[in-house]
Amino acid sequence: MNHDRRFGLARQVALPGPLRLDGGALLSPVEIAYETYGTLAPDGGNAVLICHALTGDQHVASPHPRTGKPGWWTRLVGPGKPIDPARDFVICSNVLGSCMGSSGPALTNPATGRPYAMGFPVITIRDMVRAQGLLLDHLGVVTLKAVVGGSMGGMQALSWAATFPHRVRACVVIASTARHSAQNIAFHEVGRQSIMADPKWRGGDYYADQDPPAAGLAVARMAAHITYLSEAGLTEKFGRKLQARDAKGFGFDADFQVESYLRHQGLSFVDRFDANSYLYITRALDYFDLAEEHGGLLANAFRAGQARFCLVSFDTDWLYPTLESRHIVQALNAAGRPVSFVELSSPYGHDAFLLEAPEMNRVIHGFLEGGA
Ligand SMILES: CC(=O)SCCNC(=O)CCNC(=O)[C@H](O)C(C)(C)COP(=O)(O)OP(=O)(O)OC[C@H]1O[C@@H](n2cnc3c(N)ncnc32)[C@H](O)[C@@H]1OP(=O)(O)O
Ligand SMILES: N[C@@H](CCO)C(=O)O
Repeated sequence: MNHDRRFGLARQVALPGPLRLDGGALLSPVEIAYETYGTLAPDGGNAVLICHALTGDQHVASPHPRTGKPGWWTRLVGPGKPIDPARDFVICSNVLGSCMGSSGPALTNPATGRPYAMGFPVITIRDMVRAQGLLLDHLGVVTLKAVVGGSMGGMQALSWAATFPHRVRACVVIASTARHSAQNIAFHEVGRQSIMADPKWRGGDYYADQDPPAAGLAVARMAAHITYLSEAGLTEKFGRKLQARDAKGFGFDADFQVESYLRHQGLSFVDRFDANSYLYITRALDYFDLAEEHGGLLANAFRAGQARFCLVSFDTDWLYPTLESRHIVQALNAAGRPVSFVELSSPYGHDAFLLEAPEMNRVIHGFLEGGA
């Protein structure tokens, strides 16, 4: 696959590997679907890696091939934006374990000729980063002007700075954390159990007859989606308003707008995402604990290399609250790394990083181009 999509180039590559995963398995080949925007400068100094969140994809600034919706970060990446393909060589790849063309449970296992399904090895955030490292080798990118990500993308950015300290010059971490909390893990477990309790899950072997556990996946997304919003945002948007009716129905239809909205979020999600991928990626998130990977001290993750860091949190994000960013800032200070940090005000909760946020853009532009 190699086709132009407006100003982006969508590609898929099978790298021989093998990639040794944190869980001990060897993955070969390592398939990676990715997009690039712009051109690598002759001195290689303008490469910017964008890392996506849990259900994101490589189409950061190009339309999604299944939904036709604009790229998920066109607010930040594009002409005249803080990350601009006229200046930067932008790379975004679909993470390992996902379902948009990179190696994951839905792809064919070369050893069996059938989808990996639950035979796919459990992966970690660091495995995703190592796979991206292979992709950058393939593209001839030695060092990164910056690695940038929100949510799980921010975890990958942190893991990049820790895993490849000499390849990263700047690291932007938005609405993220250095480890998953008990509450984070708890919400993910609800989602996983919802998928696995769906009789259509069948141990993950549902690809052949194309009858996936859509109901379980939709409920998993509904529960997760609540964590991406804020109480104030939900109240402002829906309050206790009824959905297309004048009075309560005294039944279990979606009486309330918020119920209808969540059902819509669940149903539209199953059209673009694979249930097994959801299991694997939430697992990778839950295993994430950068300090644990570095002798129990987060500062140890950042002692090598020369990267500058920029951290951004949102005051209504209760999934990865500001306190988590402050922990990272303290560790960076202890490691002697330069770091800028700002908590932005937004009514939209965790997903604020995906929405129009002029202040976030100003902070990121100032950090990347001003060297501050
Ligand atoms: C890196 C990445 O993470 S990429 C993947 C991220 N993308 C997602 O997570 C997608 C789902 N998430 C969201 O929609 C997030 O809230 C955002 C931040 C991305 C978008 O937020 P907003 O633009 O405010 O959209 P909002 O949350 O209002 O949802 C709009 C949708 O809800 C629907 N909706 C709104 N009210 C109702 C209702 N009462 N009943 C049914 N549906 C409703 C709209 O019709 C719209 O549907 P559509 O998306 O199919 O067009
Ligand atoms: N809503 C985003 C952020 C989750 O962290 C996603 O689905 O990927």
